[in-house]
This record gives sequence, C-alpha cells and structure tokens, in this order.
Amino acid sequence: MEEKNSKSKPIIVIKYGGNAMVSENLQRAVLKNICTLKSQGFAVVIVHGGGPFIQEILDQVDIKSEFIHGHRKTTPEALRYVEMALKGRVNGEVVNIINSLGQTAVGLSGRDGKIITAKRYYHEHNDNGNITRMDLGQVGEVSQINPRLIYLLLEQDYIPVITCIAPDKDGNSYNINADLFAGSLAGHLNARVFGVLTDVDGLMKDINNPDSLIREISLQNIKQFIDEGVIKGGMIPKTEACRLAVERGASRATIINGKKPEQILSLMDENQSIGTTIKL
Ligand SMILES: Nc1ncnc2c1ncn2[C@@H]1O[C@H](COP(=O)(O)OP(=O)(O)O)[C@@H](O)[C@H]1O
Ligand SMILES: CC(=O)N[C@@H](CCC(=O)OP(=O)(O)O)C(=O)O
Repeated sequence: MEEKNSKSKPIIVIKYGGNAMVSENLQRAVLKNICTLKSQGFAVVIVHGGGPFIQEILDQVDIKSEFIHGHRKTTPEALRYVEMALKGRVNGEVVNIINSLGQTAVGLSGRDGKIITAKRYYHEHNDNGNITRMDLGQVGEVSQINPRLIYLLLEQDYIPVITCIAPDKDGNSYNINADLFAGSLAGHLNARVFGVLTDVDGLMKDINNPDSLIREISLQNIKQFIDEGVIKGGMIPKTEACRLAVERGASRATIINGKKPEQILSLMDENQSIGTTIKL
C-alpha cells in the first residue's frame, strides 16, 4: 500500500509555521491554497508549528522560556503548555479550517501511529575545539519514522495535519522544532517537494534587500552562508531542515513567504520563480 500511494500521487510536505498564522484570514487563505494543491492531485501532508501561540500561553502562566540556536528550552512543566498550544489549539484550528474548505483533515502528533519516535536533543557548541553539550530539557529530535499511518491516510484521501511533539521509546514526550520535524518527515516520505512557509520571500544575501533573494542554492553554499553569518537566527533550523529533507529523499525543498499565500500555488511547478529552492 505504501508503495502504491507514493507512486500514484506525488507527495508534498508543507511546514506551516506560526508566522504564517498571524490572522484568521491569512490562515484561511494559506489553507485554501494548500487544499487547491490537494485537489490538483497531490498528496498533501502538513506539519505545523505555532511559536507565537506557545509564547502567548507561556506568558499567561508566567513561565519564562529562552531560545538556544532556534530551540526553545523546555521544562517538563512548560511542555504541558506547549502541547496545549500546539495540539490543543493550533492543530484543531487547522483541521477545522481545512474541513470547512471541503477537504478532510486528520489531526495528529508524532505519537499517533508511532509516526515519530524522538530522542533527547543536546545542543553542541564548538568553542575553539572545546565541545560543550547543552541540555535543553524536554527538547527532542527525530530518531525514527514509521510512515504507515500517513500512507494509510493519504491513500484514503485525507490530509494529515501533524503537531511537532513526539515521545521517545519509553513514552517521555518531547518538543521538537517544527522545521526539523517536517524536514525529517519530508525526506523519509521521498516528497516531491518540501515546502517551507516563513515570513520572508526566501533566503537573501542581505536581509534588508529583497532584491538579493537567492533563487536556487546548493547545500554546500548554505553551509558557507551560515559560516559567513549571511544565514542567521530562525533561518538556520529552516535551512538545516531543507538539508535533512533533500539528503534523505525529498526531490527539492523550497522556502516561500507564507504571508503571500498565492506563492503556495506555484510550489509544485518545476519552473516556478518564487522563493528559494534547495537541491542536493
Ligand atoms: N539570509 C537570510 N535570508 C532571509 N531571512 C533570514 C536570513 N537570515 C536570517 N533570516 C531571518 O529568518 C527569519 C525566519 O525565521 P523565523 O523567524 O524562525 O521564521 P518562522 O517563524 O517562519 O519559522 C526571517 O524573518 C529573517 O529575519
Ligand atoms: C524545540 C522548539 O523550539 N520547538 C518549537 C515548536 C514550535 C515551532 O517550531 O513553531 P514555529 O514553526 O511557529 O516556529 C517551539 O517551542 O517554539
């Protein structure tokens, strides 16, 4: 069945981040165009984040959180609220909107059907040859993927909508950066396209100059841009996610502007002139 589905319909994995969810109108416009891709005959999988919604709930309960290289340090107590925001709120909203637009979505996290098994993530920092290992609490990384449930759902024409939370093999839950969760999955599913929605038009040589948008870039050049400081902050996990996707089996990764929902419609077009495309 897995083979049949992956052969019959090209898979597109879309990373839908919190910045492209800033208003209900924008959410509907984004999801409407994702539904259009589905009705054009593509098998669509959505992995979502929801950073601003997590921040809102943590502020309400007065829990401080800090980001270390794109990962939110997460205590066991904070994790309960992260899950409330992501699975309790965002996931349900995304599923509701898709259903109201005429497609049928199924809301999941990594634990459903054992899709994702996580392991604890440690941030390693190299300071002149001295490697320090930072423990970020309940932050995880993808360790194993079991795509059976996703293939079953795609086969039956559903849109799986997956929250970036997953347990380790002993059942301890982890908060996983949504870009990295989505990139790992896109690679494993041999996605035709890994589409990453963010709040800028793509990778730029100079963030303050939209004309410096890079249309296509190799993994080699990405590494160089990170070393040179051209790629910074939240763009680092995003490009890392694109690397994971294309190295593990996706045909290409394209970073587009989720605040310009019309760009989604060009994602599957090989000759598209939107965003930044990353290939092996
Ligand atoms: N070279 C670059 N090109 C484009 N954006 C960059 C670059 N380096 C860093 N950025 C920053 O990365 C941000 C996107 O990452 P992030 O804020 O984490 O997005 P999201 O919330 O969509 O996951 C952009 O808004 C931009 O400020
Ligand atoms: C470990 C870690 O950083 N997890 C992220 C998960 C959500 C996310 O990635 O959301 P966006 O895609 O909207 O940024 C977090 O807690 O913010």
